[in-house]
Amino acid sequence: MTEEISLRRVLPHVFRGSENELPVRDSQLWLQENMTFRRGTYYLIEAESGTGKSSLCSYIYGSRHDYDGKILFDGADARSFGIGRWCELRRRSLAYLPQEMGLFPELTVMENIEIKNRLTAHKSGNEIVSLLERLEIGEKAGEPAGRLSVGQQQRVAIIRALCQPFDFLLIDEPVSHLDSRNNQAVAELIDEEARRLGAGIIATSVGNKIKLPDYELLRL
Ligand SMILES: Nc1ncnc2c1ncn2[C@@H]1O[C@H](COP(=O)(O)OP(=O)(O)OP(=O)(O)O)[C@@H](O)[C@H]1O
Repeated sequence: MTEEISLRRVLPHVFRGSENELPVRDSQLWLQENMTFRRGTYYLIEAESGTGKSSLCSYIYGSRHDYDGKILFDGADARSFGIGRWCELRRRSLAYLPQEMGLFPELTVMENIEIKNRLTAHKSGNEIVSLLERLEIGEKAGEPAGRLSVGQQQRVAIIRALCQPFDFLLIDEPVSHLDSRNNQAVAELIDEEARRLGAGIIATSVGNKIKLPDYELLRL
């Protein structure tokens, strides 16, 4: 179980030499001595385009390492983790919805979700159907994901991200293409799942903010 993820003077390589300039200068995350995300707390990272929110998500998920400083999982330096530790973290502790979603366009909505859920056996088929219905995409279950609107694809990707246990849910602009009602429905769903697991949420936004009930707002 992961209780805390801490950033110690983290700075993307691309921002080296910009310590006294925007966006680094006013950031509440970059170059902070100790910024800690705690399990059970929700964080909304507000950022302008190009300030590095997708980079931050990739660093925490361990898919990129082009940063200075340290990222610690319960005090352990993420740079020391081998592939086995990352796999374990991603299987049990970290759920991630990247901005580009990563759906397979030629597979159906249900196949896209099952491809993940078969590995985790986290939800039953009936539970997946009821999640699709809850997010008003139940009738799309048999359609290729590539034929859905971007907002519909976001809802599929959110359900897929929830098909695993997690201590932290990392979601990069999860509602950028959703209207207010769907934003609310998605927020209620992930709040319910995170609360049940006692998990934290780290969400980013350049505009449309996910309507979580209670969160710490951070400026990147
Ligand atoms: N894979 C990568 N390797 C190295 N640098 C990258 C990579 N992806 C993005 N960058 C650089 O990092 C900086 C921040 O990009 P990033 O995609 O993290 O920003 P963002 O805040 O998510 O932007 P947006 O809201 O437009 O998606 C940019 O200058 C970009 O060129």
